[in-house]
Amino acid sequence: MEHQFLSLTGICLLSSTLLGLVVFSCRKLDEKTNEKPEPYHVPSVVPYLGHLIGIIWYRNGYYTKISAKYNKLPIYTLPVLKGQIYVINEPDLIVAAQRQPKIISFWQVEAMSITTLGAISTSGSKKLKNIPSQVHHAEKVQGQGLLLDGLSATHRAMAPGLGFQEMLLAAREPIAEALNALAGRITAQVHVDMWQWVKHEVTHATTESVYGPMNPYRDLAVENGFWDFSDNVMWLMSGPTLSKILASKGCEGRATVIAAFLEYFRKNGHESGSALVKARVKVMKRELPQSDIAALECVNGQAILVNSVPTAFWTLWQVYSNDEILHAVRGEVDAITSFKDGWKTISLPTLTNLPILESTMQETLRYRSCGVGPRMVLEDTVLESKHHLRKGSYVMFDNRSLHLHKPTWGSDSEDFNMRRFIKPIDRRRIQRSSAFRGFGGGANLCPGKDFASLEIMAFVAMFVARFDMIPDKGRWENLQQDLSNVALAISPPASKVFVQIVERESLGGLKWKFED
Ligand code: HEM
Repeated sequence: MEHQFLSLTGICLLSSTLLGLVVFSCRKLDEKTNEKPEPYHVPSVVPYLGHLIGIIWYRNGYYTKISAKYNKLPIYTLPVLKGQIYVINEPDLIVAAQRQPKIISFWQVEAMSITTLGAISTSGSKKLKNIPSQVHHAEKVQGQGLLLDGLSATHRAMAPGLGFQEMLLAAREPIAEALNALAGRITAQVHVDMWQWVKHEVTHATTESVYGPMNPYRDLAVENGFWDFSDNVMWLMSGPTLSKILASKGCEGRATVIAAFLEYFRKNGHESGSALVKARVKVMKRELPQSDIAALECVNGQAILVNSVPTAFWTLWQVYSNDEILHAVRGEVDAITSFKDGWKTISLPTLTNLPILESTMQETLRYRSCGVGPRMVLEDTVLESKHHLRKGSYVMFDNRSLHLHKPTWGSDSEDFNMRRFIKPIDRRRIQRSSAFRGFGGGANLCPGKDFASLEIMAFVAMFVARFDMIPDKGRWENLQQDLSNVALAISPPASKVFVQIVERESLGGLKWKFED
């Protein structure tokens, strides 16, 4: 489906390093066909395997580690097995690479990942992997094979407009309901595992908005099945046989989600769902059996959920762990909250006019992103007339290094600055737009970025307006991220945070809602 699927960002790391590099043999540097040298080869103590071991050990953190060591190089090569990975950590070179989406291809990586992850039928996989060489931009071009047509439908459905607005309105009800229910429970002094709680509420709100009144995720077994699947994507990439051994829980979770979606489609549940699900199904139905469409919908959760949940979690965490940010965001939200007919209401359309809230969410993505943007090189090519990239290799955009890039972000790039993204725009702004990788960029810019941003802002805004949150340990301790799942653009916390949630004084007993 449109594969949406792509937060695949890192899923690809496994497919690329463990599978692709074995399959694509590396040719000797051909001086006749290209005089330009390959980017600098970073040596490793153990030839062929050293970098691979580093990637498996440190996951995406390995690229950041090497980039920090070779920070004068805009691009470098990690020789791995019989191939190579080129790592780009300079914004201008990212722009150059993004100008060639059909040669330095994310789509190819997406096709490989989604078909393996969804265990799509052989004939379905063949259709999804058939990407014509004459493609341009998924957002604009039609009739380019199943994968690209699906993506194109996704981009159109998620563009600001009626479908987008309906999704947003569908998401706000569950958010307000969840927080009203939370307020009701607070008298019982409930302690919450913050990650689990945010995960459940954001999963519920997002899937309600995408799938409508027959949302399969209303069944907790489906929600849990999806997260079992998602937590195991690295091992599920090992293929149908090995994954049964290495990721049995992930396989079971996937089977539960697929069964629920088969039922959903059998009952035409998508017809009362969002423009997004309708558009995807319309394209996929042309060429795929229902079983593949249901499997792809499971994989689509990788796009719609796995980054929205940690972004919401970390935005809340950043706000509450710093009194100054909490005070500033709360002041903005209080200003758009009114009291009408016995309800406290927050105006949804004005959320985008809250500069500190919006900037804090973007800064959270900058500060906490740890994914890589993987690309496959489909033809020999030269970047910026300088760097020879060989066919069959992989390119990784090292998002974390780009987000710490001092020439772009300034000397405080390692600090969290809630005002960093506030307009008026400063001189570095244009450069920043390519250095900010929170939602990817170029032809593969995330189509869900506006929806996800507004959904998360709505969630954070209402929470901040209503509640105080106190960690069980009495203070907010520095929290590391769990980098084990390379498929994520932004990783979850590495340890649990239990919090006590208390309704703000003088607000007790009031019901809240969003207003259009
Ligand atoms: C905060 C939440 C989200 C984050 C951080 C996020 C992040 C990203 C990133 C980084 C990429 C680009 C990968 C690359 O260039 O290497 C991407 C692509 C994509 N995202 Fe999102 N995403 C989020 C929410 C969503 C949602 C709600 C959807 C639902 C439609 C979605 C659908 C997609 C799709 C389909 C692509 C592939 C685009 C293409 O190849 O044309 N994402 N996302």
